[in-house]
Amino acid sequence: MIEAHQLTKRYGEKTAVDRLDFTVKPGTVTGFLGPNGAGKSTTMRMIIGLDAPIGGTVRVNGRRYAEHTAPLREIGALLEAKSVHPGRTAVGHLMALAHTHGIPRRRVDKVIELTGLQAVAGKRAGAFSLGMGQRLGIAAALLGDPATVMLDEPVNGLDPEGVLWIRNLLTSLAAEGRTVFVSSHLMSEMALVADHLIVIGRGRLLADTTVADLVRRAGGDRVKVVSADPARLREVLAGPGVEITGRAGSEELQVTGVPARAIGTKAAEAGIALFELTPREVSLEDAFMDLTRDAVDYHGSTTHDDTPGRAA
Ligand SMILES: Nc1ncnc2c1ncn2[C@@H]1O[C@H](COP(=O)(O)OP(=O)(O)OP(=O)(O)O)[C@@H](O)[C@H]1O
Repeated sequence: MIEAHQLTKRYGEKTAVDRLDFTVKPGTVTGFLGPNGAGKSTTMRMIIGLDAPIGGTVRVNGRRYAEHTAPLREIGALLEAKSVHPGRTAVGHLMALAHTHGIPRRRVDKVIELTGLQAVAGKRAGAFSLGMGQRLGIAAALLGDPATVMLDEPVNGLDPEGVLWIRNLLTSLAAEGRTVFVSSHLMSEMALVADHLIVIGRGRLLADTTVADLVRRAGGDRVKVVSADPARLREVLAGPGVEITGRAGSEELQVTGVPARAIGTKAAEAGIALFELTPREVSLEDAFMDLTRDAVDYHGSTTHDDTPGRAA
């Protein structure tokens, strides 16, 4: 479990993390999303005590990281800038970490096996590919058999096989009852593994929700209905949580809060002919863009706009 309360970090004038409140619960994968520079890495660094907040608190399994006597057994973390001595072998690196916590050799062998590093365990980490380096970082994170696992952009730069491996690993860690907290700036990737999402932008909390909710909020459950009798259809569909809009004189309605299938059934029961019944497709990437539009620090531009007075 990770609990942040009013967590705040400033670098000079820049507020990197701004009064963040959130809880990451055990037994699920929680995605930590935000555009570049949103404050994800800074938040993660504060969780494991690599950066000190200027305000608020963050607790791991009920205590501040520094208060744990054996932190590797509480939370295993893979942060982007994880450094491994290039001259050390994978097994040497893991053994050195294990010694600091009295972790036995058999656990080192176990995480090597879990991460599929058996064939390269005796090789120098300096010669590792990006994917092997990520696996070694994850092996280190799992070494203490921690209840909480936190990974910063774990799929960055991995090949499809590596991406699939990480997905399965995250899901199985959560299924074992662990708290799994994973950052990404790719909504589509998170949608495949995360049950819950915490979205931040410019250091602020934008959403603390499920994937399904996020899509709904972005208008993903809106259905376009074209019928012979829109006025009667409105009456038939009306109910709590249902929103219906449409221009006067038009056969077309936009319905939110009733699935397309239920609209079709109710219309048939009422004897109303439907000419069109189309659920609006919203991709998660669109939902994410909608949510973070005002919180993106670095906008790209694909077109050049010479109009005087307008910035491209
Ligand atoms: N050591 C530092 N000194 C000064 N500013 C920093 C430092 N670390 C981060 N920042 C700033 O704080 C903000 C948040 O950065 P952070 O790296 O936490 O974001 P992020 O969401 O992890 O971004 P990305 O997805 O690009 O990795 C950014 O504006 C960044 O420039």
